[in-house]
Amino acid sequence: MTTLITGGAGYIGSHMAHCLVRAGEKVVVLDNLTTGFGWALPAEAQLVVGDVADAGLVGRLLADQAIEAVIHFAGSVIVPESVSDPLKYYRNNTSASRSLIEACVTAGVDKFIFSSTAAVYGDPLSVPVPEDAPLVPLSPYGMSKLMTELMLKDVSAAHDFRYTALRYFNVAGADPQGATGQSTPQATHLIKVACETALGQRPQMSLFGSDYDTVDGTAVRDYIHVSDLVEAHRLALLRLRDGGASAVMNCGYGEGYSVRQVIETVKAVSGIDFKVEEAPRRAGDSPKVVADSARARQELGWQPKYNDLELIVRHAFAWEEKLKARRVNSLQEG
Ligand SMILES: NC(=O)c1ccc[n+]([C@@H]2O[C@H](COP(=O)([O-])OP(=O)(O)OC[C@H]3O[C@@H](n4cnc5c(N)ncnc54)[C@H](O)[C@@H]3O)[C@@H](O)[C@H]2O)c1
Ligand SMILES: O=c1ccn([C@@H]2O[C@H](COP(=O)(O)OP(=O)(O)O[C@H]3O[C@H](CO)[C@H](O)[C@H](O)[C@H]3O)[C@@H](O)[C@H]2O)c(=O)[nH]1
Repeated sequence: MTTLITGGAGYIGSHMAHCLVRAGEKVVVLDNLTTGFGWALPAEAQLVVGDVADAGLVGRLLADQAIEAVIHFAGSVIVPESVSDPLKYYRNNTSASRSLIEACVTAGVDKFIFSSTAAVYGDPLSVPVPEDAPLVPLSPYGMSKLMTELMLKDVSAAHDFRYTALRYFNVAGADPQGATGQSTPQATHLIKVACETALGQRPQMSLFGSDYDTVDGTAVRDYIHVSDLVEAHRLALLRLRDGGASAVMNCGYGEGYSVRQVIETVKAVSGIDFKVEEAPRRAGDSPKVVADSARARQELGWQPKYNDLELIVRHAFAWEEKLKARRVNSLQEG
């Protein structure tokens, strides 16, 4: 039984590849390496460099490798870029997913796990937000993901095809064994930005918005460790193998931390004080986004192991130190 991981050379996908290989599963990765890295993969995973939207390539891959299930991470992930270049997002997230889903239906691959996002909720009316809350994305990124969810729903009603769409909240941290982490340059995610600033990769960082109606005036998010997130995917795969019905599930812990609390945690874990400039609110940010994760816990038997902000930051910081050492070594070598 071979699982195809699209986008498996990226941040979350590479953790998925390590997770499945460690569980004794056979893995093939399809990635065009636009933001991913072949070196992030375990040696046991086969990497095919190519595009999810290449229907001919994907069709051959599904047949030749006898693919049983697809876990679909490939996509474009920068929210502000989706506002300035929406067609890129509708092409690389929505259209490419349509092509991949069609290839699965044609090849008879009936199990599909999809990377969705809490961005489908936009600015939730209340938190914790359950899966049946109104879906009002604030960005083309969120809309491109919601459109894919809608396609999956219709396709599963029409064909022998079951899916699980997992809506991730704020993914952070890195593999506790140090095999992979978030390596994308110019990342915009809070914990990564703060770790880079602590290590002097950036002279300072901005704190966007300190006038929200929250515990300390800064925005609140539900940070989920990437290893717990990929474990939820593994459990979703087992559930589909057991005949589980199509479903949509939130992946978060149900606990929120403010931006200020996160920055203080990075300072404490790193032991480094760094410059934080208070800046106006960032366009499109919600004051508070926290998951109601009861469904994933019940349906998947998901029991998070790293539900601890300090631990998440410790793993993220350790990975950032490793990346910095890597850069220094490659500068010295070349
Ligand atoms: N990081 C988060 O906080 C977060 C939150 C919610 C949802 N997601 C979703 O999770 C998925 C993975 O995100 P990530 O943070 O690991 O991003 P990432 O950029 O590190 O990974 C995306 C991977 O997909 C590959 N890729 C992109 N377009 C492709 C295409 N057309 N064909 C083949 N490969 C392609 C890239 O090279 C990269 O390896 C995305 O679908 C994203 O929308 C991420
Ligand atoms: O340098 C920074 C970076 C972020 N923030 C703040 O930190 C909070 C978290 O921001 P992130 O960019 O880390 O994450 P978002 O909540 O904006 O978005 C993330 O979670 C969303 C789901 O809620 C989507 O999945 C999206 O892909 C993913 O980036 C926000 O209030 C943001 O303004 C700062 O103050 N300074």
